[in-house]
Amino acid sequence: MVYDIAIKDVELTEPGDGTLFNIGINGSTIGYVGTDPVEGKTVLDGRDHLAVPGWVNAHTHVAMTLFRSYADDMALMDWLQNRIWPLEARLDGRAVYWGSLLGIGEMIRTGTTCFADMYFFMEETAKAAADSGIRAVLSRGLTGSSPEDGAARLEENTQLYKTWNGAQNGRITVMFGPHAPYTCSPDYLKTVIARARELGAEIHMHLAETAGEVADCLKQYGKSPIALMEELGMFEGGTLAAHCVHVDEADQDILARHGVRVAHNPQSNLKLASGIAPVASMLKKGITVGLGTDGASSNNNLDMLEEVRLAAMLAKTQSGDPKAVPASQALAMGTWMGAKAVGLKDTGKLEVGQKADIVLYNMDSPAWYPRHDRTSLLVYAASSADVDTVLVDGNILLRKGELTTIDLEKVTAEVGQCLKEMTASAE
Ligand SMILES: CSC[C@H]1O[C@@H](n2cnc3c(O)ncnc32)[C@H](O)[C@@H]1O
Ligand SMILES: [Zn+2]
Repeated sequence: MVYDIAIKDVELTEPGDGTLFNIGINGSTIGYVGTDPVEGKTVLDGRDHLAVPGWVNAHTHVAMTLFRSYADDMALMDWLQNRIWPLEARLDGRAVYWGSLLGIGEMIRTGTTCFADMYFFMEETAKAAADSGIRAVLSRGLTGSSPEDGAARLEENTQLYKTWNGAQNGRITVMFGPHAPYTCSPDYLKTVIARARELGAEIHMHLAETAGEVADCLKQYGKSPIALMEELGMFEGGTLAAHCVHVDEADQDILARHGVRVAHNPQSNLKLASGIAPVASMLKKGITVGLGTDGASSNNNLDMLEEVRLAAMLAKTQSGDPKAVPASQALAMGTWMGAKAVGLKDTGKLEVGQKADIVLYNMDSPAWYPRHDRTSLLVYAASSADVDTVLVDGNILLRKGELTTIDLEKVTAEVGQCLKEMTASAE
């Protein structure tokens, strides 16, 4: 048969011995992976390229590209309260659209095919995801000292869900996004949980990011953030918990028992000096752990290969065991486990029936030689500059390193203009 797209003579990480494979794509789905010849209306030459599932960025605030290099070398609460929140108060939809498109362009160029986001003006991020072709799991960031205080924001999240969940051939899905235990009162969280439950939606929340958050929560409620969310019933629906840096054995057991999925953000956690999440321990308990960049103002880029590499390295140093989080596990966390973490079942693997979210790495640079182990080369040696081709949902979004759906020159100009207006309105 003739596929819509055929990728010919490409290498895979499994078996990783240099065997040349052919991939056939029909519409948005992978229809064939094997060594038989395939024909396609569009043919991509895969020689000297490695095909891998696209990275899943399991936690970000994509429009925060607007604030990259704006406030560095600070701890989380100082950074948020004194630099970020005052500027975010002046955001508008236009800035979020262009900031989102800038981040999406950066993610596609570095091999990310899906991202889970929590922010303001999420209609605009949804439009940017729709326009660019990337896969997205979106939530409106929610804060509220009481149900009344946070009601309008909850309505916005509800509207976002009704308009965008399942949109664009299922490429965009929506969760509810209560920000954190220190910005949402328990009563407000109860209303958010009830609304999510009513609609069958999942929840995306920052949890146990810093030692201070845990200490304050213990002081105020007599429980850790994880135990408090369990008590509020949050974990009875699906939950994506971002960070989980300060989770003790009891917290981890709660996460495991309820099937809570974790987004580990190693670079942001290091830069904000929040700590190192006990990833090896959580994985041992059977917790699904995906990887995220967090926003570009605390990372400071959206390059998932850096997170994959860092997750492997940190786990080894933290546990004193070089076998902790081997390359294959880091690759899994960046791909199929990340997809599972953000609630997607049909992406993250190069298998028949999965969505055609595929990245081709060009292996002609010195870092790809010799080829003892292709997974090791990708995780420990490759560069994101090697990303050559990116497909999402069977559409080509990057070809020979060039974005096909985003005009970066226009995007950077628009971002500059938005920032000028934002800072002028502050004077
Ligand atoms: C209410 S929308 C999301 C909200 O989260 C802020 N944010 C960005 N990075 C972090 C982080 O690491 N921990 C907690 N909150 C973070 C972002 O600036 C928005 O205000
Ligand atoms: Zn975050």
